[in-house]
Amino acid sequence: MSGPLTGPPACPLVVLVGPMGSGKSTVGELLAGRLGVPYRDTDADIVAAEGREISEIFVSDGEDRFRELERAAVRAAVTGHGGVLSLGGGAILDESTRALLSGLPVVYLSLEVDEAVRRTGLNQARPLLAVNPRRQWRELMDARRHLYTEVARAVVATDERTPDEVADAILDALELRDE
Ligand SMILES: Nc1ncnc2c1ncn2[C@@H]1O[C@H](COP(=O)(O)OP(=O)(O)O)[C@@H](O)[C@H]1O
Ligand SMILES: O=C(O)C1=C[C@@H](OP(=O)(O)O)[C@@H](O)[C@H](O)C1
Ligand SMILES: [Mg+2]
Repeated sequence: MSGPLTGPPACPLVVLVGPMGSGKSTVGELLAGRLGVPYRDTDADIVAAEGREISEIFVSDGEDRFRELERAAVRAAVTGHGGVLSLGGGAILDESTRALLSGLPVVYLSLEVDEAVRRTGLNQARPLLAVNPRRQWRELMDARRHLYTEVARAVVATDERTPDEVADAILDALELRDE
């Protein structure tokens, strides 16, 4: 028998979900800095563990393998991280991941297609938007919108907000402000 040397397992203060380009990684890091808590991003965890970029995993091993890695990365982060956690845009496709998120302070960062394409269009880091970003982004949203909504405790629209304003809106939505 072992005593509670390290206390109960940590659980995230905020979990950010939403489509590619909604600002999960940017705002997550900013918010963690403002709250003075650790930041974690499951895409970064996968890249660090695998020693290769997300796009390389997709090309070499396929999306199914990426989703397996992502499922494990989300489970590890959700059960062992007490700060702000940003997920990859497709993490919520997995049913066990959605079950794991149930009851947690999950915020869905939303945005419309024009702004998504503006924000993601200029780089090749997202293999799922590599061919026709506008059409692919729309199709992904048609398949996923209800899942983002299902797991979220609050929705924050990001189109006309700066990252700082999005962070403010998250704190308001989750009632995490000091004052
Ligand atoms: N609120 C915002 N306003 C303008 N640009 C943003 C905003 N949030 C993020 N961005 C920019 O959009 C791009 C995608 O952001 P990122 O945080 O990687 O999104 P995600 O992790 O949701 O895919 C980055 O270039 C980032 O600087
Ligand atoms: O929506 C998706 O399926 C993906 C989103 C990406 O993360 P961001 O949402 O942080 O861009 C990354 O996990 C991968 O390219 C797949
Ligand atoms: Mg990201």
